[in-house]
Amino acid sequence: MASPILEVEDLTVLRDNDSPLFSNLSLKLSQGEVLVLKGVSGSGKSTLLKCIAELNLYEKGGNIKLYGKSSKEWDIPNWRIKIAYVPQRPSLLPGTPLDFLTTIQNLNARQKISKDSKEDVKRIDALDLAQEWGIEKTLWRRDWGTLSGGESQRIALSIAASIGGADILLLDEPTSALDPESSKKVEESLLSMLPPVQGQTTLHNGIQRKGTGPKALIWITHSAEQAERVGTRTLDLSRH
Ligand SMILES: Nc1ncnc2c1ncn2[C@@H]1O[C@H](COP(=O)(O)OP(=O)(O)OP(=O)(O)O)[C@@H](O)[C@H]1O
Repeated sequence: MASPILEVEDLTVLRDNDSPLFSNLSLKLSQGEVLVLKGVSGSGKSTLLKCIAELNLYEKGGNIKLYGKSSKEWDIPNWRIKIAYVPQRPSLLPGTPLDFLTTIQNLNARQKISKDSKEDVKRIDALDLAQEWGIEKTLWRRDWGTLSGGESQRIALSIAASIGGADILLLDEPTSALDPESSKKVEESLLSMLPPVQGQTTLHNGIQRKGTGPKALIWITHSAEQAERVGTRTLDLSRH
């Protein structure tokens, strides 16, 4: 079995009152996997994603490794290119989606990791992908704050899925603001970008994997049906 892409070992996060939000949490994520995170509201699902993305300022203990190296060894900007966090409410960002895309592309181009990487090929165009999901290109020039929840969600997802070098996407309820039809479209294209697992190009949901995007996903959802469709594995944070 191939070594995992991501390893979380004995992660403990404390709340403001020093009681643990979760403790000694360990998980591994391998190529092609979609780990669904579920759990009651407030159980720490978003916090776990933010820890993995190195966006959490909480007191914490434990180790998180990407391809066997810590974020210190990678450097935080490189880590954040390899692991992209898509927040639940991207509309809180300043400026327009186009500004944001340009900033990310510039940052990505400056990082050594993408210069050295053989995968430094722009695999997917964010504007085209969002258009497939029903987002007109003119919306990219509007302020985030003027977009609907579903529009900003699809735009943020298309940016994350198109970043050259993002191996893991951390998706925080990525379709919570979408109607069921748009939600399925987004699910299908995200899953189709993943690589095959042990030579299998079609998994339980019948979606053909093309390996054109990220290598694995962690996906928060409150929907049991969505978890069933997208997940290859589930972790319930209410139990930690
Ligand atoms: N910046 C913060 N400062 C203080 N407490 C916080 C902060 N962010 C999160 N929390 C608290 O940590 C706990 C876990 O929050 P988190 O957002 O990780 O839960 P969740 O499982 O993702 O919830 P939901 O399903 O409602 O989105 C909650 O009690 C929340 O109030």
